Amino acid sequence: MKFAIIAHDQKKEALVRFIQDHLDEFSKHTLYATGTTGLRVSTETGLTVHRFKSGPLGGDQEIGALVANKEVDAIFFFRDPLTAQPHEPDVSALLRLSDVYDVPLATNEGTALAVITYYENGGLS
Ligand SMILES: O=C(CO)COP(=O)(O)O
Repeated sequence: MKFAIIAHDQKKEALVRFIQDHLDEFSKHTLYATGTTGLRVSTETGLTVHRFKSGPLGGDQEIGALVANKEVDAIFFFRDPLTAQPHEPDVSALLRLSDVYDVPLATNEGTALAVITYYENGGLS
């Protein structure tokens, strides 16, 4: 499967910890990330991560293009609901495309746990 992983700055620590807690599962999948998130995750987990531009510089849109081309199976996007983002329109566009293409999208750790548990239990198989 192909997973997109993204975190706003205040949530990067939580995403890295989450991936470390589920390292076996994440290591089975192809990972795409926005720039800074991808750098942190690859450095701190040792996983291979395909990195795009940083979110504010177009990374969310690049991941959106993957979604539109049906190249993403699930998105883990740890959003910061308490900080205004200069690229909020890009974030909204990515969320919209996940709805257009029915791609599971976890925007917080609780939902992320539900989604990764699904894959850990074999997904649809
Ligand atoms: O801003 C982001 C998502 O909207 C994340 O981008 P970075 O991973 O480059 O910090």
